[in-house]
Amino acid sequence: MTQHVPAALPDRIRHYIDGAFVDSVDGDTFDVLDPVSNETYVQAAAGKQADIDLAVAAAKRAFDEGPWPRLLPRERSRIMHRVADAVEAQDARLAELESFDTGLPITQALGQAKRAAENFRFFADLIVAQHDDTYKVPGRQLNYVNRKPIGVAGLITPWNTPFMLESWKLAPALATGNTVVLKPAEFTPLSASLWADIFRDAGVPDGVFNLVNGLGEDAGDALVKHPDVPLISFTGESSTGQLIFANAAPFLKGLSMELGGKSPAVVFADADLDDALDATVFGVFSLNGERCTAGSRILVERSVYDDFVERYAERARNIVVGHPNDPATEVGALVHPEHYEKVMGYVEIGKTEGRLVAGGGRPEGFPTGNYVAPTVFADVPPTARIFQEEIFGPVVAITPFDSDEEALALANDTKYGLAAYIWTNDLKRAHTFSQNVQAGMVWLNSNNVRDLRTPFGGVKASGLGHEGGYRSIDFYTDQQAVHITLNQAHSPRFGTGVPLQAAH
Ligand SMILES: NC(=O)c1ccc[n+]([C@@H]2O[C@H](COP(=O)([O-])OP(=O)(O)OC[C@H]3O[C@@H](n4cnc5c(N)ncnc54)[C@H](O)[C@@H]3O)[C@@H](O)[C@H]2O)c1
Ligand SMILES: O=C/C=C/C=C(/O)C(=O)O
Repeated sequence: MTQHVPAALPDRIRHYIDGAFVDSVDGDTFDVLDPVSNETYVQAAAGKQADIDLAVAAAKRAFDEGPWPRLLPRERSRIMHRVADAVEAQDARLAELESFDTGLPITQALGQAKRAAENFRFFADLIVAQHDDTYKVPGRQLNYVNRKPIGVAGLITPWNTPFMLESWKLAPALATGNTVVLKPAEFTPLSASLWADIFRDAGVPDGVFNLVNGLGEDAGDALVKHPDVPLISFTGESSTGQLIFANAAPFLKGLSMELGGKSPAVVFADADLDDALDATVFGVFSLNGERCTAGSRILVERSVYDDFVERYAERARNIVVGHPNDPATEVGALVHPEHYEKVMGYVEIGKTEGRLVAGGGRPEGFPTGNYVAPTVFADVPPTARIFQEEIFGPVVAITPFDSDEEALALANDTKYGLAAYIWTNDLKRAHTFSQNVQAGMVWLNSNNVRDLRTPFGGVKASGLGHEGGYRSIDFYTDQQAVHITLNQAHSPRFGTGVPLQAAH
């Protein structure tokens, strides 16, 4: 298959430290592959401890001495809006680079680029609307919250929708006045460098945004263990999250973790089945199935089960697999051969655990590249690995249930708890299920539609803490309590002989 290569690929991907693109201190690089040819298309600087040290020092200087944390919120807001404008203005180019680097279908990559712009716009508006609490004790005391940026935020991001997920952290971290060191995923470093020009042109001072590329165990690890980085916001696998948690423990760092998922989509017989079908097909096959909130376990009430499975399999067989750059493509190429092997491994395991009704290997006509046919397994028992483990590809497990209780038990029967999708027209059942399902986010009769004001995060192995809206502002700021006494008459007077009355 002929490969579409975007114009103006860089000759090398570098770090961006203190306002300049630089190579690694030791000159080391790593290969970056494109997912269609699986050939190395560029070398990226492989950051290590020394590069992280330089980036953190620049970020710390910009925080301690620079204007950024001291700007008025509306001044930072104006700059953040310019960032959003710049992302929007080049969203087609961004989508092209992102699709080339990740294998995501170009139309979906474009949607993600637009989301990145929206994240900046949202936090630009939120910081000017931000107000903090005041607590009055009339005549005696006034207490207020003094919200302050924290310092250098370490941002560690995954490869599935890189630019958008970077924006998710960069926007609130910067809008609140912190400085940052971003460590993007090593599979997909291409788009992260674009932030450097975007921020500079928008008026973000040097040293506020720093980028260090490299492997997780080198650059990522050094960032997590750096004493001058009080905050780590991480999105990635649950097992990596556990390691980061342990490595950050001696420093008592602030941690926010968006981790893996195996989210259930529960379809009751009374649901609008056409809508449920649309949403559950999109829910696992969009973004190539490489989506943290994918509804990758579909639980279907027995009375509509056979019909649903048949229609679902038919839809999956009709999904257009194609070159990521083709606007008709619905599922592109998986990000990397290692990930392709992992997903194909699960497809083989699935054949021993469930009934294959669609896909099951390479799609016809794609002899090379990381292509996996949209794959559907029915009759999957909850003990199956493909029911329990995150596959992060275009593979879904469908399981029947007979009662609300059984549906709930199945929904909760994994270590994860990121999202849940529920399809029913029975209000009482919908809300009772929502109360009891172990998931950070529930969508009722709804696709995965985000409202940026709502909390985003998982329970159990799917995460720690929440970001989104004011929760992001809380994570990226310290809330200092300031107490002012207005009337000293009520203060204790030690050593004066005046008897104390129940002093604190
Ligand atoms: N909950 C969410 O919001 C969300 C969103 C997107 C992706 N994800 C999850 O991310 C995973 C896929 O991404 P991935 O494979 O890139 O995850 P990953 O955990 O392998 O890597 C994520 C990032 O962590 C870095 N890293 C790896 N080891 C590290 C270490 N020891 N110290 C510091 N950093 C380290 C990597 O270099 C990368 O930048 C899936 O599990 C998916 O569900 C979750
Ligand atoms: O894949 C990770 C994160 C996705 C966040 C979303 O809002 C989404 O599900 O698209």
